[in-house]
Amino acid sequence: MNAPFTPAAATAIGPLPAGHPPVKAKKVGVLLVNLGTPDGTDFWPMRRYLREFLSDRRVIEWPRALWYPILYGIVLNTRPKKSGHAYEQIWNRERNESPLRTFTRAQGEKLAERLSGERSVVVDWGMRYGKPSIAERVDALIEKGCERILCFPLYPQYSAATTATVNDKFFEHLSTKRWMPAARTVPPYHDEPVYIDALARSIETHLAGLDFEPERVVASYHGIPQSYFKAGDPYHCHCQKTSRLLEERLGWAPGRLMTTFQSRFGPEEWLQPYTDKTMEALARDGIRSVAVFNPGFVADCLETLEEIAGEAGDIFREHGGAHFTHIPCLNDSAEGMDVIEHMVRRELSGWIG
Ligand SMILES: C=CC1=C(C)c2cc3[nH]c(cc4nc(cc5[nH]c(cc1n2)c(C)c5CCC(=O)O)C(CCC(=O)O)=C4C)c(C)c3C=C
Ligand SMILES: [Fe+2]
Ligand SMILES: [Fe+2]
Repeated sequence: MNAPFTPAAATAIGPLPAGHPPVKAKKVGVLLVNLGTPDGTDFWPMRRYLREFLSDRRVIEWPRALWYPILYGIVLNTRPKKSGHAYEQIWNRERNESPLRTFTRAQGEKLAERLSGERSVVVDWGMRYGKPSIAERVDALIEKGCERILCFPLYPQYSAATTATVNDKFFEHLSTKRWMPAARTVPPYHDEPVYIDALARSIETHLAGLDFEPERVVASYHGIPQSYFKAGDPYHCHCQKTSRLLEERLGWAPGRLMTTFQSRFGPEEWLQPYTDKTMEALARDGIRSVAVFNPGFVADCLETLEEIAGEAGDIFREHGGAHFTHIPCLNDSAEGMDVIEHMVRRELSGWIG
């Protein structure tokens, strides 16, 4: 076999013998990974996405013999239509994709710009469920010559249902490689000063632009079943710590900042207090104005735009509340990118510079 080889590689390792496989320039890959998203809002794309997501044992821990009949008999027949309708409310029609994909792409592009001085670094982005898949993007990084890859699950607070399943998929794909790149993962960063500060600045800026002062500000995190917490998942503690540090950083009187959990799924008890019930209770207790933000989401998505900016606001107003505002996620803002860049540079230590 007459294999091609690049002059750069030849200079680095000397001329390659005939038949030697191609040698690429040594690169370092950074892969940003978020949860995932359907390719469209119709029944079949929604079903494909939900099937992949809800078949993950890290997400639904019930025994398969119990869960699969429910998943295939009920959930995958009913939920695609309902969720598709919800996605339609927030769909990015210009790009024909969900906001989560739009924001994750923007984060990848902006991180690449910020790291452009590091000539060996290649940035890419992918999704745990749906496209672009982790496997496809890891292959693309390897193809570009990455012998080292840093995988960044985009979740500030660790949960087995999010961080661990991204890492599982990353290592599962690496395990298929003869020449496996060196691998690192970014740890949770729920208490990193750069993250707390970015949240605080985005809240302060948003509140300064309002014509009312919210009596309560609610940090609404995605929930997990209570049973996962009891089995040792640190997610709840990570969320509580983020809120505590944020309250300290903002210097607010105790009680103004509240912590709640949203997006319940299925019949089990989930982490409490629930966001929707809290909206009802606050309005009923005579609270007239509320701001809600989502510190656990690195990018706005169905769960923040439809469930919180949309539904939670409706619930608050229907029960007597007057003013409701949703504070956007950090997304690809300068503050948000400061957090991502800080974590990536720190975890690349020894690999760059
Ligand atoms: C048991 C089910 C679920 C667990 C556990 C769970 C944990 C969890 N999820 C996120 C972040 C996101 N979830 C999103 C959507 C979503 N989540 C579930 C179920 C569980 N999540 C479902 C069924 C869905 C799909 C939408 C629907 O049908 O309602 C999203 C949004 C994706 C998008 O495209 O916009 C995110 C993000 C976290 C952080 C988490 C645990 C910590
Ligand atoms: Fe979820
Ligand atoms: Fe806790």
